Amino acid sequence: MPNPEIPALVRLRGATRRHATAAGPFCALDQVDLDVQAGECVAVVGPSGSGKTTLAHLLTGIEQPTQGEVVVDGQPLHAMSQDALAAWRGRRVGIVFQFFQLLPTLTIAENVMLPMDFRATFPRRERRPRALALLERLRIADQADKLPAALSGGQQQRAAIARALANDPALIVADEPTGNLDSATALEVMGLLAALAREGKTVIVVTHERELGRFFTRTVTLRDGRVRADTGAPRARALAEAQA
Ligand SMILES: Nc1ncnc2c1ncn2[C@@H]1O[C@H](COP(=O)(O)OP(=O)(O)OP(=O)(O)O)[C@@H](O)[C@H]1O
Repeated sequence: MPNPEIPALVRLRGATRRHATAAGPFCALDQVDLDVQAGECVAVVGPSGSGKTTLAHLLTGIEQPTQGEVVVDGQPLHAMSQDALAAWRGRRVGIVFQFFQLLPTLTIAENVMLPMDFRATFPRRERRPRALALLERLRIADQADKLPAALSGGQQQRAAIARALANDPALIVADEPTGNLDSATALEVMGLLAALAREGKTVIVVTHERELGRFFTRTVTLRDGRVRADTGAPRARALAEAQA
């Protein structure tokens, strides 16, 4: 049952992202309303160019809307300065990319410690034990002292998920996290992300891969920058009305 006591972790209202192009203004995301609760595991799907990455960028503060509101974990991302956004992003959201984006000259454990080092979120002596615990959680603690190039793609993506968890964010946003993995490894990695949602993280995944459907509690379909379908919409609407 919806619990009106719990405010949505993610709340978009009329979120719009326009770009100036040679052919005139182009709307990558158009008047999107969306509420996502803690613990949801949401797939964002839609054809190429429908606005999925733009939505992921708005949720992580990589881009700001040109109009409308994006509130995540109580923070109005649409109204924050670039510095404030960068600081917030480093602490409160974990981002997972298609191509892992681990730093090649740092070991796996050092990569996972990096967000803690940047934001000084944990005392220095706690950072390596915390990184090792996260790698253990992702079942790759034995790879901690290797460089990323020595790991398989699936292992690198698990390390990237451990890095995303480093500062214990409420929200994990992943843009095609399995797009560079074989299908067995993709299922494994998606299973790990879904398990994080069951433990209370909010997980939002941009994906093309239909075979991952069973991992999600909700699917939001974009087309031409608009939400065309949302399997969680009735519940989200009831919650929003209860909160109004
Ligand atoms: N900086 C920009 N300037 C102009 N147009 C842009 C810009 N960024 C994105 N777009 C356009 O906005 C639309 C949505 O892009 P977006 O990357 O969000 O789509 P997507 O659904 O993630 O696509 P894909 O599945 O191919 O990655 C596309 O038509 C894209 O070309």
